[in-house]
Amino acid sequence: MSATSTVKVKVPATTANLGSGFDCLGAALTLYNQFRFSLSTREVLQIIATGAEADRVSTDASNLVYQSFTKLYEHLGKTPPPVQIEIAMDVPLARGLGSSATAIVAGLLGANRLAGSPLSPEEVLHLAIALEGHPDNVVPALMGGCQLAASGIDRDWEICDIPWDRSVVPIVAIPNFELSTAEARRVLPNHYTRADAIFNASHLGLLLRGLETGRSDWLRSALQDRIHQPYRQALIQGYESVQSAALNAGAHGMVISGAGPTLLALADSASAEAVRSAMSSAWAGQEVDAQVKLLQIDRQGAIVE
Ligand SMILES: Nc1ncnc2c1ncn2[C@@H]1O[C@H](COP(=O)(O)OP(=O)(O)O)[C@@H](O)[C@H]1O
Ligand SMILES: N[C@@H](CCOP(=O)(O)O)C(=O)O
Repeated sequence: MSATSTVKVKVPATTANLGSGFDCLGAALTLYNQFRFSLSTREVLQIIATGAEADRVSTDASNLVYQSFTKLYEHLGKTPPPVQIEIAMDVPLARGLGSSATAIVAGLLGANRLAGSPLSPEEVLHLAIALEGHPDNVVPALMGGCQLAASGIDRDWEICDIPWDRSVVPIVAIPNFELSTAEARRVLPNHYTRADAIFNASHLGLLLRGLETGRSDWLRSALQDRIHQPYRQALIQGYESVQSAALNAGAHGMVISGAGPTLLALADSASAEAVRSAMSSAWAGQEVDAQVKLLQIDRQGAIVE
């Protein structure tokens, strides 16, 4: 049997944090980046990106997909082979929808398959978390669904699949401005009060049951957070107007998706279209161009073929 020379990888966008689950909870969404890795006879690295924001990613060795590709070979103690990488981009960059997670996950999965799959899925997951620095977007990007990650005792990470009731619809409002995760992390404090720690622990527990049952009263309270959102709202023009519009149209609640600036509302199926339209009008009223989409939870995660 001949060795694999081309690998295709499809990776979903993610919405991390979901309010009170800062740096530990995230869900995969039905929006995708696609990648093709081909072993090349040319020594020069070739990266071809297509899609709406393709001109915004680097096509040299600093590209995050290639960096992650080489990291896997380094981990194996091998030299990465010459490769051509094609990237078809649908996940907008630096908007809080896990574009960096798609790049890291694709680079690792592409390299692992081309190397003959020496690493187990768990080893790839650990490498992805180490590269991203937090688990809440790379874990759902790899596994699909809604995932909780907690540091473990018997292994580095305990990963827990969180049931998500199908009546709970994610609506993402994606503005036309970027906010890098690094910048949105810089505004966070290093210390929190005991009251804030208890607030988030209790609301995260409520959130997990709210997502499982679809209960609006639980979700409404549970989507509050005191660890990151109060510090990041000021970085997102129009946050309060879009939030009021979503709530008035019947959303259970609205949070910052990942590190922002995308805003995520959760609503039941009957209200979802009204919430989408209200968020869209609210951002237009703030003179911000935004795309507002009804999505679903991706249940499959990254696919390699
Ligand atoms: N498909 C891609 N190819 C190469 N680099 C990418 C790709 N997607 C994202 N990146 C890198 O990740 C950065 C965005 O990461 P980040 O600030 O964490 O935002 P996000 O919330 O979208 O993950 C981009 O500026 C780019 O450097
Ligand atoms: N917990 C992180 C999540 C960042 O996700 P991204 O999709 O914006 O990269 C944070 O909030 O900083």
